[in-house]
Amino acid sequence: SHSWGYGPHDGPETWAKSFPIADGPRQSPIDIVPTQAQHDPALKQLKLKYDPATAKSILNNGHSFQVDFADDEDNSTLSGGPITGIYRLRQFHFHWGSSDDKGSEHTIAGTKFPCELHLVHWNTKYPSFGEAASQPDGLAVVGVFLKIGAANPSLQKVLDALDDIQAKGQQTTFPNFDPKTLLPGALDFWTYDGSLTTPPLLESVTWIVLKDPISVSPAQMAKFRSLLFTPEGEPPCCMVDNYRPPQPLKGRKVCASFK
Ligand SMILES: CN[C@H]1CN(c2cccc(OC)c2)S(=O)(=O)c2sc(S(N)(=O)=O)cc21
Ligand SMILES: [Zn+2]
Repeated sequence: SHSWGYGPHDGPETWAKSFPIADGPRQSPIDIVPTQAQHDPALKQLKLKYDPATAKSILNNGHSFQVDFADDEDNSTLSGGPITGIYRLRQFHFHWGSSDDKGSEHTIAGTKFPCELHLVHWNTKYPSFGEAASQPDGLAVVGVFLKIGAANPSLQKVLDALDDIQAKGQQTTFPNFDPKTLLPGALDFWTYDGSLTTPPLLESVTWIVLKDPISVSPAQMAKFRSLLFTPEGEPPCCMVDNYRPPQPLKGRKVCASFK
């Protein structure tokens, strides 16, 4: 079965065995080099319209934790930016390190952040998320870097739920949360064509990586690191370093929405 992880025996260097697309032409994440990004004046402003009532539950899936949203209507959507049409918010999740010097998946000119937030959206031109996930323009993920600083009150609401989902497979309700409160003030972004950063590594993602980070405190980072990769009843293994390193650009262009 497709049991993959982030350890020495099942981590990113082993994924190509079960998922050969791992060596494909549009893999994610990448190192973003701002001086090599091209400003594209044709890029529209990002439009994120989120309804807090669509927040449903929070789940430890054994790779990260995710907040799942009701996506049966166009209540929480992404449009504008590099994409055409309307994409629905499906879930958001994070990737983080065992220490503050690493943890993000995208890097900026080699700089790693302690954590990275991914807001996953799917193209409503397709009948379902699963169908969209297999199309080159099926998914759009907004990436937000977290930088050590002041405690983040909005993030704290998410972290306060982690006590109930310590182990793999555990989930609990998570109603009335507005993911917009997790975004920085400015929505300047880089964008490029990429993939899921975890198996099945599908090359169906338009990546929209925000330039400005949001803050996270050291105590809040410790909360992320209190989660477990392992299910209840197994020897506990702390959920840390659940990030894939940057992948080859293979000739892709990275565009910037800003000068
Ligand atoms: C386990 N993580 C992935 C789960 N998903 C997925 C997608 C398509 C098919 C599928 O078959 C199982 C699962 S997902 O769309 O929620 C995403 S988004 C994402 S990231 N880090 O690139 O933003 C990783 C995953
Ligand atoms: Zn992710």
